[in-house]
Amino acid sequence: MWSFLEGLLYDNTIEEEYYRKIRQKSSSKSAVIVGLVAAVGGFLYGYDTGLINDLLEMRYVYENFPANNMSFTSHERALITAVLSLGTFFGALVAPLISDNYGRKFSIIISSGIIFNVGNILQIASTNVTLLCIGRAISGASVGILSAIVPLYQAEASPKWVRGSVVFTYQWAITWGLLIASAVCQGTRKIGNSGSYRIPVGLQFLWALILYSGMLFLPESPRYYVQKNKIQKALDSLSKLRKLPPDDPDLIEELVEIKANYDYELSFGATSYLDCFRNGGGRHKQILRMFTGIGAQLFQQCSGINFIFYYGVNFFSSTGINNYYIMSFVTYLVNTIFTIPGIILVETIGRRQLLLWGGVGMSVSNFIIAITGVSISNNETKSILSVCFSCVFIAFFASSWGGCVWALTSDIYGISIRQRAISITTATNWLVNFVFAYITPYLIDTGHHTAAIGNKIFFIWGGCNALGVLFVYFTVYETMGLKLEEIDYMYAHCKNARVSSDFKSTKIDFARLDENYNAVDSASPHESATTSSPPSKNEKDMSSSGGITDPINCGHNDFVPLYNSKLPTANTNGITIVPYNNIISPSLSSSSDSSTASSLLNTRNHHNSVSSTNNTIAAGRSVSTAGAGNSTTGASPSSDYLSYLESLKSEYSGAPHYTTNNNNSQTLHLSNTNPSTSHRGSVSNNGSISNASKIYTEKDLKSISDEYDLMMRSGTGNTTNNGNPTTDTTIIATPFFTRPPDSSDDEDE
Ligand SMILES: OC[C@H]1O[C@](O)(CO)[C@@H](O)[C@@H]1O
Repeated sequence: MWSFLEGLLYDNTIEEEYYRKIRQKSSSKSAVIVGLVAAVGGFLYGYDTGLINDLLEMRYVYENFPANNMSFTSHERALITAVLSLGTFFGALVAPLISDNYGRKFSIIISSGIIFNVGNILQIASTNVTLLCIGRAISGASVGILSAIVPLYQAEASPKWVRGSVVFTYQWAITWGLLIASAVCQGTRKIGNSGSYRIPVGLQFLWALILYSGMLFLPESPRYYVQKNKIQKALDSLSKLRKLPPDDPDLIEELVEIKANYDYELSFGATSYLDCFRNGGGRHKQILRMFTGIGAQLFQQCSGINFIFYYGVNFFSSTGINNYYIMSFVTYLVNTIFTIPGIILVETIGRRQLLLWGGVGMSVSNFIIAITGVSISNNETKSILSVCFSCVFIAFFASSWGGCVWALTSDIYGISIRQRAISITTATNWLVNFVFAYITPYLIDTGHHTAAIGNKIFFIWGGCNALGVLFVYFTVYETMGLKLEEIDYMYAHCKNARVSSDFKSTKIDFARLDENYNAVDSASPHESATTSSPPSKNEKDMSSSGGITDPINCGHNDFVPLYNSKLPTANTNGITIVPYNNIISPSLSSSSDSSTASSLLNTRNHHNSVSSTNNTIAAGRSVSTAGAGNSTTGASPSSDYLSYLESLKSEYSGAPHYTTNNNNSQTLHLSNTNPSTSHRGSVSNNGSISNASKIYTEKDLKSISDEYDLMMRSGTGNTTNNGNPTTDTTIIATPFFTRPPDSSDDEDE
């Protein structure tokens, strides 16, 4: 009755909406800052690749570097231009070896701080083609590594509503790199000594310095930490990225979902490069996804964009334009300016529409340039039209395919193979880049062993772009507005790419999915998992408010919690995660329990194993309540999870209190008025908590920010060697799972 009256007097949903927006805004701001710093990796890409266009046209360079000391032959030109792409190709391929083992952040720092600088030193020292090529290949390897990691890092660090835009800034940084390289070369090309090329090359030390020093201040990707089973660190990093306190329910919900998704994928066994090309193992339509990523990168490079950026000066001079340096600079400017609409469009009209319409625009403008070349005899008209439509083409490319391809390829792969898959798609970009960089001089130059097709090359680009449009129509699934964890699910449940735009953000109970992303528990099916037609994207959904609130299904099973796996240790901010390790027990009580469990066990028999320490059958996958629903809908966690919580609570003195979060993880609030006394809570090495002198109830903590302040005020949070927290502690008892014992690929502890 009271709630009805309250509802009439006061619409608290408005308030919730208001706070949700404030929180989202602050998370977005933080993601954009992180994204922009990382995007400097794109700047290196653009600057380094752009330099060559101007360097080769510098008098000092073409009088000193070529063998004949007069001008570059087609062969020398092709070699110098293409060798960078070759280095980048191999760099992109080896990126996962560093990134999956040592982290995204470390890889970016090492690549820009060491590898790139070594290559740069060699380029500056060089006075002939050979050393120049070696230097370019080494810095190329660094640019390649960065190109496979930076967009991934940006995507993994961003909330879903700005993810596409953040990754698009990587492309924007590339365009700035190209533009600044061109501007710097304009300024130095008239210097009559080696400064003409050494200054622009040397400036790269500065760009690299900005990147690696900036990265030192950014958090590691929370998804990388989840892969490493460093949940506490993942939480800290997510908290920094989202600017939310570490025990914020939305934050924990996001973390639980990432972990549940990873556990789900990993439950099918360890992965290798080959799994990028295999369907199954929780990676639905994986072959199609690989085809999509590789194809998107291939068509981006076949668009003809680098014909203009690598050979622009050459091309414009051949069309009879006098100020071709200026013209080339204008094309870089158009590229940079028109990337801005793309940053907005990728999160408004979506990836699919952007690629489709962008491709149409690119194709039409290419054909106009080609037809102009063969049908108009007046040279002046011809060159004006060529220049104008080159700019139209660049504008379409910049606002669509340029950045959208990076956003798409960072979106579409599951966490267990994401870095490898992206490295393969990125390597494709570089391989095609290399091929075109190498063959273009032979196609357009006049002279021995060249095709001399001139402007007609735009027929090739136009045709490729038209094919690209068809490719997108049939293969590209819309990923806008979906969390990375939801994308696998969309691939499983959308019949084809054309209907994918109708798929909406969905809360997923990974515990209830078989390897085809279908609900395994037919007795109480997961609502979304059994939805035959995909729900509409327009339906209100916010990750923070829980999206679809499905009933929790875990109440049917008997789970045996393990208290002695990963030990919780309080971290510096006083948060302790106590994982609830679900293991499917062989002793399931009801028949439906047994059938569910046996279906789980049977489905993945090959990776189930027997744990030698506790004699329980450890299913390759574990069962979660993660993301399964919102406690306010009346759902309740598994009874065993509750008994687990009871056991934790019984370790406390005083009445137990805990907060139920959206994901049904529980937050227990412990505090102590005098953290230095022996009454403080301590975490013993079997994971139990004891001696807490006071437990805060939820009511004591009026709001999230009060709660946060309380924790922050309470001390520095030092921990002693035995894991005893010396300050107030918030314990998050969360339904994480034991990792499959046979998955050894990522464990490093
Ligand atoms: O902006 C143009 C630049 O963008 C890229 O296609 C990468 O996305 C580069 O190959 C090209 O030089």
